[in-house]
Amino acid sequence: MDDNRSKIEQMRGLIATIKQADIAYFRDDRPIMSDRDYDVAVDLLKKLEQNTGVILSDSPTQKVPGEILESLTEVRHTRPMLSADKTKSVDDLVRFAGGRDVVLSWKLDGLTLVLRYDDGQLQQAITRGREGIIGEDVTHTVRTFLNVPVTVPTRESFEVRGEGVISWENFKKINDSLEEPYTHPRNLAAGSVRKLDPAESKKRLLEFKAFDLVTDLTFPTKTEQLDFLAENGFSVVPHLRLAAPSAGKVKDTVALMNPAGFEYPVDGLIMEYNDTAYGKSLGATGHHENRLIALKWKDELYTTKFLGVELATTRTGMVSITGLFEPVEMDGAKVSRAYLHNYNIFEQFQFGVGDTIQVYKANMIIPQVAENLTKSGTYKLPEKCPCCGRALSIQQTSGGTSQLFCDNPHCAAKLVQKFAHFCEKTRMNIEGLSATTLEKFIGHGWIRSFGDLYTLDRYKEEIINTEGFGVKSYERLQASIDKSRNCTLAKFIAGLGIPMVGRHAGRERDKCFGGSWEAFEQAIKDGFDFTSLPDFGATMHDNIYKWYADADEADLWRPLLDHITFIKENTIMNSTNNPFAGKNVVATGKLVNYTRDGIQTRLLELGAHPASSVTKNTDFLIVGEKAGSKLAKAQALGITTLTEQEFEDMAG
Ligand SMILES: NC(=O)c1ccc[n+]([C@@H]2O[C@H](COP(=O)([O-])OP(=O)(O)OC[C@H]3O[C@@H](n4cnc5c(N)ncnc54)[C@H](O)[C@@H]3O)[C@@H](O)[C@H]2O)c1
Ligand SMILES: [Zn+2]
Repeated sequence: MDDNRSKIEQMRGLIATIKQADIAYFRDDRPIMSDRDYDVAVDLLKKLEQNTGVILSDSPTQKVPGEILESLTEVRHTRPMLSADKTKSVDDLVRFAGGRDVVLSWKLDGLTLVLRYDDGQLQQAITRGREGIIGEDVTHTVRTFLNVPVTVPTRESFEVRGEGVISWENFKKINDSLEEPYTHPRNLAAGSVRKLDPAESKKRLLEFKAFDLVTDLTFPTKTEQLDFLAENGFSVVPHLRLAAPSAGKVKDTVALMNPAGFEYPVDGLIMEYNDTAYGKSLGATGHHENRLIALKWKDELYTTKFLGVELATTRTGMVSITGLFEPVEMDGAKVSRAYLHNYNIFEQFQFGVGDTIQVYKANMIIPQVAENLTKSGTYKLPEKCPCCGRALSIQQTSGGTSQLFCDNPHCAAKLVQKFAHFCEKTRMNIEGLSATTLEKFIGHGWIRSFGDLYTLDRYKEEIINTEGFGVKSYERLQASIDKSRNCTLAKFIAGLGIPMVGRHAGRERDKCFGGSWEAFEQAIKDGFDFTSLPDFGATMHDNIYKWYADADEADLWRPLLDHITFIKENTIMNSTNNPFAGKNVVATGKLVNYTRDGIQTRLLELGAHPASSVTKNTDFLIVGEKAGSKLAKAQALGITTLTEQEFEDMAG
């Protein structure tokens, strides 16, 4: 009996831990433990309950987990919105199917929602909420989703259940720009749906994937039910019907549904009986309905050795921590790094270099550290910002976790936008450095000034090993960087990001100073009056002087001068590569960068023959805003039309 008592004590401890994790995960969208650790705790609790024969009233095994936000209105579900029974064994799916027709679908990893329609109109949308009984009203944000039908052809009332999700692609795009990035699209989706301001949630590019219908309208099969939803404009979870599948068929299909290639985050598969009446006859527990079962992927553990961490400063000053380990082969790919989501998680592992650790791919996609078997606790985190070298601090975030931060307001990591502007196509035209890539490179301290862009080869190995990079993309990047070493004064100045001083202004100066940087800089030193140039205002003039006097700015651009060779605009224009030389070119409509005379001059400089009307001898038509009959004529004659941007790109 004593033994039972200590087990019950252990159960109480587990219930408290799970409850705390539920609040962090469901209410705050900021998990404090991995799903794997959470599932281990729940499984252990279930085992102890079986073992002792005791189930406590507040046990999470007995109800649907969930928390609700006080700021949202509570709504009672018409029917309890339950969870799913889970297994990690495909054999259980084979047994579940038991020779019946089943439907296998992705178990989408987002926020479960119930949408009610009356008289063909979307009336209300609510979350699964507390115990699947009280949901939160989120109609205001669900209306901002990318794909929710607000009007449907069916007049009878019905409720549709589905998941609010964010695709991997959109997650990467949005998450990078957030002050405190989320660890997984699921948390971003849940946080975004439950925002009070619909304008905010609209930016999160949420999508609704329908997987169930709750209504008096009955369909004999699940597939007919899903077809009904599709016909009413819903995008339905991708699914497959398996007709009385053999064990082999179930196993093959499960193997085929590999989440690595799927565009939305998923955390398993759902198998449901196709015969809806049969499914219903099986009833439900307080936790799940028996008509379906969820397969969660087994986390295959791999043993390796901890080597250290890599820090990277982000544009908000937060410093991300990635654990590095001896490469291990997982699902045919070599993995040697796993993101450690915050400082607390790093601390918990008590790493030491050479410690034996176990790693896995969560839901077969995201590499994670599961455990440190050695726990030597000897590893010391670097104390300085990898980007600027300033001492780092540990700060509590609004989500309640701790993170490393660089407090230096001049830390280059905060200047991602500036570097992205410099690399843009119409400026230095360096391909392969998106804002996200730049953020990574800058965060590691590989780029601190514009000049460092031209010595990236110092980090060749590191870049090739960066996620999303490889030898090929590195070589492409270097080629593009090398090409940009020869550039015109106009593009160069446009790239520096002096407020209001863009390409057109740059070109005027290019002409004035003969394309020479020395002449331009000397002019500033001599107090040259830039307003004497055409279209050059007093503010632009002042901005140039302010920019030139700013020491922080100078630290960024001065190193560049060692790497750039200035070429005269005319030398490139008349190069044999110029596709306009000798061609008949017409411009029509309003152009952004040129006046009517301006474009004629530019075409002449390019060696083209500017013409005013379109004939069958015209080679190119440059099309500006509000183009009229000339465009129609060119199209009729099959003449190549170019936007102003395309014209610029081709002209070089
Ligand atoms: N990391 C943490 O701290 C933490 C805390 C709490 C919960 N969790 C995670 O959440 C899980 C528990 O949540 P749960 O019990 O709600 O289970 P669940 O959310 O994993 O699964 C049940 C839900 O799946 C949804 N679903 C998605 N696609 C579906 C489809 N195609 N067909 C039918 N239903 C579909 C349903 O809405 C259903 O409510 C845990 O296993 C754990 O992974 C993690
Ligand atoms: Zn810094």
